[in-house]
Order: sequence, then structure tokens, then C-alpha cells
Amino acid sequence: FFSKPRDFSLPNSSWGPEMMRLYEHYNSQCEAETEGGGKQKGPWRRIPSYNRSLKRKTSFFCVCFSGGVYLSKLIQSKARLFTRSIKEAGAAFEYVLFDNSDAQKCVGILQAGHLLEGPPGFVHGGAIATMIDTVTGAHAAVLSGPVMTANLNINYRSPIPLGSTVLLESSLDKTEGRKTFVSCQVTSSDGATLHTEATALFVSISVRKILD
Ligand SMILES: CCCCCCCCCCCC(=O)SCCNC(=O)CCNC(=O)[C@H](O)C(C)(C)COP(=O)(O)OP(=O)(O)OC[C@H]1O[C@@H](n2cnc3c(N)ncnc32)[C@H](O)[C@@H]1OP(=O)(O)O
Repeated sequence: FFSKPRDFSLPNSSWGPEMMRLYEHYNSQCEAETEGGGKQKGPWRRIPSYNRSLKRKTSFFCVCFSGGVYLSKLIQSKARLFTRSIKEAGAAFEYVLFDNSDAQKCVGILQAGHLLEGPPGFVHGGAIATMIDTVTGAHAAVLSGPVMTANLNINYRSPIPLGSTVLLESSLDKTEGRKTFVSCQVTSSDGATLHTEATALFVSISVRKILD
């Protein structure tokens, strides 16, 4: 439990040239050079990704529920984050998320592996929805703290070839009380083809309520 968990958002040998190109494009903007040649924070931030959201929230859970029933119940569970549950690298969801808090944007770079097939040679619509939920959900969580998806509205415009790399771009539309509204576009890695458009509503929740 206390060993360092694997961060799945870092490159692995299954990542192809387009995945690496986009990763390097955003990763290079996570740090900027100062006039004196030093380093400072850039506009983008890579969001680490583990195979359980609990791992990311370990310190939070320790503070809120130290020694409590919730923590032991969750740790003993075999639950895994859906998108990180397939062990073979490159077989399913290979992705990394970057957040730009000034621009209120979040991007996801996805390389869709062979286990995500829907129509022959193309990515399953449910897998696309999963990735839209992941990118917009992470974005809403960065903006508003703990949230649940209340509504996801998707228009599929053109199929995504299996094995290809696509870019998911999430933008904040508005917040209203507990509600965070975001939009998302999925395009080919060069931006030339629009694959999917979506809007999503996230509602802020109390973590204690979920665990109860
Ligand atoms: C960095 C991290 C990485 C993490 C990376 C991983 C990210 C993964 C993200 C995955 C996220 C998920 O899949 S979450 C799993 C899928 N989602 C779910 O299972 C959610 C199931 N639904 C629920 O639990 C509930 O309905 C909630 C929590 C959404 C809302 O319930 P509630 O808390 O009682 O709130 P409620 O009073 O009903 O609604 C609050 C306000 O929202 C509005 N509202 C509620 N639902 C809707 C709706 N479907 N469409 C329109 N509006 C709605 C209400 O009218 C109200 O507006 P007003 O009167 O205030 O104006």
C-alpha cells in the first residue's frame, strides 16, 4: 500500500510516434525557462494516473478517515479504474491528460488499442464515451473538486480508426452552484478530422456521502 504506485500517464514502449509527438508537445509546456536560464511552471500540467483513484487520493483519505472503516474496506477491494485495468501495454486505453488552469482547458491524448474495437477496424462508441467521461470528469474535478457525471451528451461525427491516436479537448462552459458544464471535442491527432463532440454536466458531491 505504501509503495510508489505506477503512474500510467508516463510513456511506455507501446506508444507510437503520434502519441509521443503529442505527449512531448504538451509535456514540454509543463515547464518554462526563466530569463536567467532557470525553470518555472509552464501553462500545462500533466495529471498523474493510477489504476485506482484511491491511490491518487491516499493522503486525502488518510487525513479524513485515518484508521477508519472506509479506508480498510476500499483497500481490500479488488476494484480497479476501468480504463487502467488491462495489463497488456497498448491493448486498450493508452492515454495521458494535461490540464491548463489559466485557460480552463484539459486535453487527453488517446491511443486506442485493438481491444477497443466496435465496428470492424474502428473504436467502440462506448470506449469513446468512456474517454470523454474520463477527460471531462478529470477536468471538472480539477475545477470543482469531487464530482459525479450527471449527464453526458455525445454526437459521433466520424469513426475513429482502431490503433490511431486522437486528441480530446475539454473546455469549461460555465459553473452554476454545484453544477459544472463542460464541452469536449475529439479530433484526429493533426486536428483535421472531427470525430466526436460532447457536452457534459458534473455535479459536486460529498466524498463522505459516496463512501457511506
Ligand atoms: C483528477 C481526478 C482524476 C480522475 C480521473 C477519472 C475520472 C473519471 C470520471 C468518471 C466519472 C463517472 O463516471 S461518475 C459515474 C457515473 N455517474 C453516476 O453514477 C451518477 C449517478 N447520479 C447521482 O449519483 C446523482 O444523481 C448526482 C450525484 C449526479 C446528483 O445527485 P444529488 O447530489 O442528489 O443532486 P441533485 O439535487 O439531484 O442535483 C443537483 C443539481 O444538478 C441538476 N441535475 C442533476 N442531475 C441532472 C441531469 N442528469 N441533467 C440535468 N441536471 C441535473 C439538478 O437539477 C440540480 O440542479 P439545481 O436545482 O441545483 O439547479
